[in-house]
Amino acid sequence: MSLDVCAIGLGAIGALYAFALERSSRVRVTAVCRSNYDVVQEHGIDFVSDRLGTHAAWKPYRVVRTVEEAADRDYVFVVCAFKCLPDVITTPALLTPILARLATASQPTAFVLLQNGVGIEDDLLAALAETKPGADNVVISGCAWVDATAVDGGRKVTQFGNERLVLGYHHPAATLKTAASFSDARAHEVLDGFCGLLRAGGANVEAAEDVDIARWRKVLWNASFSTLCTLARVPVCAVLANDSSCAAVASIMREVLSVAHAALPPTQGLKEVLSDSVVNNIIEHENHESTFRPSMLVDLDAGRPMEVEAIVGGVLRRARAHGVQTPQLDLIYAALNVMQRELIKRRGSAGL
Ligand SMILES: CC(C)(CO)C(=O)C(=O)O
Repeated sequence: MSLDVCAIGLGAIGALYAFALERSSRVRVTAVCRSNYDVVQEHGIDFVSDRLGTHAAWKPYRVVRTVEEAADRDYVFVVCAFKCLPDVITTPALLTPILARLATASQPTAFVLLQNGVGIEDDLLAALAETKPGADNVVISGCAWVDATAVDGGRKVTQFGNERLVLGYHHPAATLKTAASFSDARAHEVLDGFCGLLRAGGANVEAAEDVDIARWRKVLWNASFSTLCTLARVPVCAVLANDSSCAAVASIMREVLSVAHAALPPTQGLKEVLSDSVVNNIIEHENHESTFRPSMLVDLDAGRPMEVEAIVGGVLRRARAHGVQTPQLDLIYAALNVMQRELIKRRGSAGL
């Protein structure tokens, strides 16, 4: 029997991994397509992917417009591939109809957050603790290292070069009602199950021992490259082509590193993954010819709200909590926030 998986958000990342899940032949995907329902329902999605190959007009098992419509059944996994925009709608608010089912569900549901930023799991873990304390509803999150873009009005997803998805599970904070009954063994099992499905579908998946370290490693990139590319409205190669912007990227990354070291437990993993040399390594290994436009810039170009809160706001909240000064990130946040307010205002009732 096929496992029911709900994928919310069929942009480039959501489509790529929902497609991989169905290719495992063990899953049927209900896709919630809030802004691209017509395209997906009528045409399907074409893929031109270095990892998953070329495929025409893929349609998931079921396409719906809203989370309400999707919430007519229980799911083993709910993949949240929508943008993390707590300044527009929080994840628990968006998931309300699905969360409402959990109290009476016959099996636990695992939530998989495929989104940028740090601390994006906090509000969902808190909501789950109130929804059904003691239940095994695991929260997994993933860092997608993949140059994937939706083009032709969402009809086609292109993915070039490497594709790597680092996944791990989150512990509920000690103050939450779910903390006492949390089982690492069960969370591991759920994580392995999800990784296995994606691998069977051809994706390149890695299970992280400590997903928080993986998330901070990724936010180093997003808080520096994504933000500067967005503010300057240029692709990655343009930021790397200029000494002053290269120096700014490095200096912003160092600021993020100082927050990470204040916020995370001082484990060996932290010292290795987020060492002093990571900044130079990232800049040296970046493709200096890359015409890639980070998703934050793609959102700005399309007039959509950006993941400013998840990426920069997430780092700043941890910085404030641990008394770390972040003058560069404060400035970046202020500038992006002005743009974000305009985007949200203009978007208005046009829907997100
Ligand atoms: C790292 C990257 C570029 C995609 O892998 C990204 O996170 C983004 O564009 O937002």
